[in-house]
Amino acid sequence: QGLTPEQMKAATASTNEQSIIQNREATKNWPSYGLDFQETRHSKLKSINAENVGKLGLSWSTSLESRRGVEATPIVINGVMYVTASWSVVHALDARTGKELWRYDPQVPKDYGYKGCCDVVNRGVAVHEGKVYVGAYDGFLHAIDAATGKMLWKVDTIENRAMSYTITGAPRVYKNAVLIGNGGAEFGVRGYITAYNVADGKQKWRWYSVPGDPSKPFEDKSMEAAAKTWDPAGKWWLAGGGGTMWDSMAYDPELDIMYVGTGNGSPWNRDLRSPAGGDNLYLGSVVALKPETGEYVCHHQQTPGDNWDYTSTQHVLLADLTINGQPRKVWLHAPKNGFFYVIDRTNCQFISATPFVETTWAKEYDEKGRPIENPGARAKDKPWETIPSAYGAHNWHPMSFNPDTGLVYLPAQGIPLVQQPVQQWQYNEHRPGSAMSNLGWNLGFLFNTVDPTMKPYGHLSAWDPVAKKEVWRANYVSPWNGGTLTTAGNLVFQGTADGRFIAYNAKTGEPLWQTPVGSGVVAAPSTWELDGEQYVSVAVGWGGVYGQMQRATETAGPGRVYTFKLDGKGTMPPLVQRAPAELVKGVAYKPEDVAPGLGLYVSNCLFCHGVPGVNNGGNIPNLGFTKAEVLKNSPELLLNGAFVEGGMPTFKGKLTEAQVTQIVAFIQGTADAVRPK
Ligand SMILES: O=C(O)c1cc(C(=O)O)c2c(n1)C(=O)C(=O)c1cc(C(=O)O)[nH]c1-2
Ligand SMILES: [Ca+2]
Repeated sequence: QGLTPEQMKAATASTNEQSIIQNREATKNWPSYGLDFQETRHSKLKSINAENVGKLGLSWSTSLESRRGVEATPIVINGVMYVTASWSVVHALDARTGKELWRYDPQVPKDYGYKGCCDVVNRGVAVHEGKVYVGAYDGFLHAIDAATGKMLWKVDTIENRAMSYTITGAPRVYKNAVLIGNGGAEFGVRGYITAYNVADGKQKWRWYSVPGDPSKPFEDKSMEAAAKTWDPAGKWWLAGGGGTMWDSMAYDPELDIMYVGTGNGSPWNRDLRSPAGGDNLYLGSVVALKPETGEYVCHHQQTPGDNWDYTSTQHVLLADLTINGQPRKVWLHAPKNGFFYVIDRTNCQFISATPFVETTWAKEYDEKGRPIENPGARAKDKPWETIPSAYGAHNWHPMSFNPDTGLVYLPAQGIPLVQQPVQQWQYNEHRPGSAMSNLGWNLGFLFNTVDPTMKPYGHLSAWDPVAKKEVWRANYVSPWNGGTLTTAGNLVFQGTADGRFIAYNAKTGEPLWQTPVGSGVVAAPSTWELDGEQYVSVAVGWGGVYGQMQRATETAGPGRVYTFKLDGKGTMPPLVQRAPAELVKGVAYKPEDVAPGLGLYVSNCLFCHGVPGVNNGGNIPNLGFTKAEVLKNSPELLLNGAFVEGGMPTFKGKLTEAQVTQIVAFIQGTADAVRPK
């Protein structure tokens, strides 16, 4: 029958800063996104270990009834699990059985879907003294009663609703405040992170990552300092500047400093954003703040003058290492730009930056911690293959650090992309050919105007941050593999793009156990103990920015949580095979519509639906494989908002019927062109 509300109340009533610190000793619960404030994702549990992991079996699985990306790490506290699915829906489950205890849907309007860049995802909740906090995709932070699933309060985190801001990240609770940042730097916004009082949602502080309206006073000294690194003409304000803090945070309770990774510039193209150049602080940085006040402490900027969507929002992990014989308190970081950083977290001083994959924008850092850029990397008027690309050599998929092996387990990848700067750009202008510009994207680049040479790849890298080298690697068939978990049982767990959940020997990389899970995995697992028994849980559901348009499985299960234990005898749910894909055929079109249709396809459809007939469709269908009926009726369907429930906007007022007809011509024309003869 599952836990009663009283039992649930008891389970989470005492979860707070103190209990999260104490949990670190034995890590029986998984009370916070990255397990602990240090975000190590290293569990001390070891009843499941490299000797016996082969006996892992299903304890239970529960459908999340979700069709888009699932990026959440399951939080588990005293037998209650809180996990989120797409559209920011929160599920409370009985961790013993998987039975759903309550479900909370923040009712994100479905036509808000296109206001974010990268799928309607959510990375999970924070729990504090009987409350569950979720940042909903439409920018509201909700506090929910942990026992009943009833909303207690919600606050709007968006300071200007004319802008496309979202939330995808998991909140954290430091110093009795819920912290959350927003996404939106593809759309022309100014990044900020806000702290809200745990009890009533009252705003405690807000820290901006880039300077604001040049006609107004600076909010604080850090903004005054940052403004000196932007074009003095103040043009950045046209498109907000960017720097959104949409994912990582970490906290050192002893130093009483928190760390947050900042995002890319807005627009991406620095020549348009800050024509006079400059480092554009605090884009592409990790910033240290005082959690009580939001006061800036120090920062390290990884990508000065970002020009490639090189966000530094990726996982910030705190570790204590011995480097050159000295004990050092550091943060470890592997952002999109392909370098692995070890930085002194007491003062933000640079220790090392080492490429963990091929990087062509810069090959090394100088002693002060500044990249030595390849002179060609800021192509001014020609196509440039960005390696790593905007998809990141490592994206938000969490890594983990095992102090026993000294290794960081890092999902690394390469996804090909060529960028070409545009000479003409105006804020929020619909310019056919300019990616997603009719839906509010402001990038200042064209893509793949010539074919990239790189082939996509993905692997799990076991990285030694002290020796600055990879110790072992597991190769995958696809990029975009899941986050990792490591344990004192000498194990690493990871789900994969091709729909498997795998356990490796943490020291050697030998695969020890695996199971198919019915969908590509992007989220990271968690592990926990209940009544003396260890469990491993993973939330599955293919998606995210790459997973919207591409996939590496032919199964398409719904979002689902799996929980495993030794000798688990549960029956795995049946794999759901996808219907075979067939290129669309027989829709009449005028050949002269194909070329204008291409421009409109790029400015309206590309980053969700991919290239027709070339990409295979992820959790959003590829239109080269759609049904002829749908394509034929597109002018009517699109303008009437027929797909709004699926997260697509209505194109009424955005496109004319004649323009939709041109897009259809491009789709059918491309399908015909790529059809094997
Ligand atoms: O600039 C931003 O504000 C922003 C936000 C997000 C997001 O909130 O998910 C992503 C990105 N950028 C981004 O660049 C990116 O590669 C990305 C991948 C994903 C994902 O969930 O798969 N989100 C985001
Ligand atoms: Ca971005």
